[in-house]
Amino acid sequence: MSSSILLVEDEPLIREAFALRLSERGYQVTTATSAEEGLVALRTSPPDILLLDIVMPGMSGLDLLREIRASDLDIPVILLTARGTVKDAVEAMRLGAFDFVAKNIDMDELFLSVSNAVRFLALSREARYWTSRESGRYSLDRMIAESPAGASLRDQVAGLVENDRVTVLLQGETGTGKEYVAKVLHYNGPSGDRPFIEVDCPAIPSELFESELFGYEKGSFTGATGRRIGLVELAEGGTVLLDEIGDLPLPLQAKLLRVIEERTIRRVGGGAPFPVNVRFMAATHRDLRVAVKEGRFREDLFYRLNVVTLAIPPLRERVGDIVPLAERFLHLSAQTFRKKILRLSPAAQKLLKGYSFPGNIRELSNLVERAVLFCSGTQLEPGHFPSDLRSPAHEPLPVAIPDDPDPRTLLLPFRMGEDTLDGVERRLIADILARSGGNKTRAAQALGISRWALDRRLKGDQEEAESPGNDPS
Ligand SMILES: Nc1ncnc2c1ncn2[C@@H]1O[C@H](COP(=O)(O)OP(=O)(O)OP(=O)(O)O)[C@@H](O)[C@H]1O
Repeated sequence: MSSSILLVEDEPLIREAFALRLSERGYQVTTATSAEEGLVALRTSPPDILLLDIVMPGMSGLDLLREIRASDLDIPVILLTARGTVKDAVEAMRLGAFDFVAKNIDMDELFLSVSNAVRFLALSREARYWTSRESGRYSLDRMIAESPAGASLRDQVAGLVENDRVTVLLQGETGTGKEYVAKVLHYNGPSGDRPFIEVDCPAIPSELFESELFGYEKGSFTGATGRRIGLVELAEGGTVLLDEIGDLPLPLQAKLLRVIEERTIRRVGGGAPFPVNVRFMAATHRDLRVAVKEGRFREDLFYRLNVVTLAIPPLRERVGDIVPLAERFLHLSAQTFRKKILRLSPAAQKLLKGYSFPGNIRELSNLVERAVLFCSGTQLEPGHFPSDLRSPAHEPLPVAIPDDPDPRTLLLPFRMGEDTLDGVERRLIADILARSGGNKTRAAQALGISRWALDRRLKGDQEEAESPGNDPS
């Protein structure tokens, strides 16, 4: 369906010309001749986008914008001005206008701004859809925390949810639930209905980092054919999670620091800086204090992020949570795969409680999903899990060959009839990750794949299993 636009403009010639040209482009345009008339139209039938002249007799465009901001109307407003002064532009941005466009006969700038607003609307509707879907999934009551370490983490999270402006640093090994905790904090807080945007720092190429995060202006580099909104702006009112921030190169750390300190952003290629109202969270598997000492992480950024630090314990230190978590994953997977598996047998529980989980909760979730797939009865037994979990020493496989002088050589045992290709891949990845100290970038290098491909392998199986209608039968 085409987007609807309300055009509020007192000059008849401009109003009619703009309305005609926008209708020709497929927009549904209605008009109002004054801000007062516009206000009535907004209340009776709110449009997708508002085009608003600034200077009008009586109530001005900026007055109307103030009224809109004070109400619960949430629509992008593009201000039109004949003069295009910097003072008006700054005031417009301060009041939360989406854009500021000089009235011009060729209208190219206005068309570009309207199509940006349409893209922004589509993205924020998508974010709202996910927000409503996700908020139940990440409710504080559903957070599994039966072990003492888990309960202490949940208490800390519960104490923080109401304070939705404090910067939080989440530190923990891979797969411990850093992103999960960040979402619990976001969705249970006062801004839980606003967007949650995750930025996977190492996955964004350095040269694109600034434009992805802060957006860019038309013509700021080859290929920048129009203005683009960045991820930080998209999170307005909500949260930006900077994932694996410890892997960010120093020059980019400086750029982030400025935004976190000043709470303003400037799009690449110019334009006035404008305020953003977002909460920053950061996650890392690294010890940032050590990284600071080694000169790999800026001390000033560390102190900005380290307002509150949550240390997410590894699963081996939360043994009491293993079975409840496994049961949660069992029910989810059984639903997805439409199987009537009801429980974990006592022997399977014992097996899981004795395993060290180098890949933490994500590894547990993957193991249970696979077990559910292989199970044809009503309960999961030890036999549904890979054999290396059942070996007494839980030696992570593959292993280094003792006599081989080259420590890079690994041995990959494969028991026919018991192991699977998937299982070998999973163990190889878990082993290389453990050998890389949980550093996914180094692990990906050791495996000869990109960091992105490694993430896909770690997360992909899970997403595939969660997607509706994914029934292997
Ligand atoms: N307390 C919990 N209750 C239920 N599920 C959880 C909990 N903690 C984590 N999970 C699940 O475990 C999986 C891994 O968690 P998550 O992706 O948050 O880990 P991470 O530490 O951010 O990983 P990485 O370092 O690899 O980015 C996710 O599927 C998440 O939903």
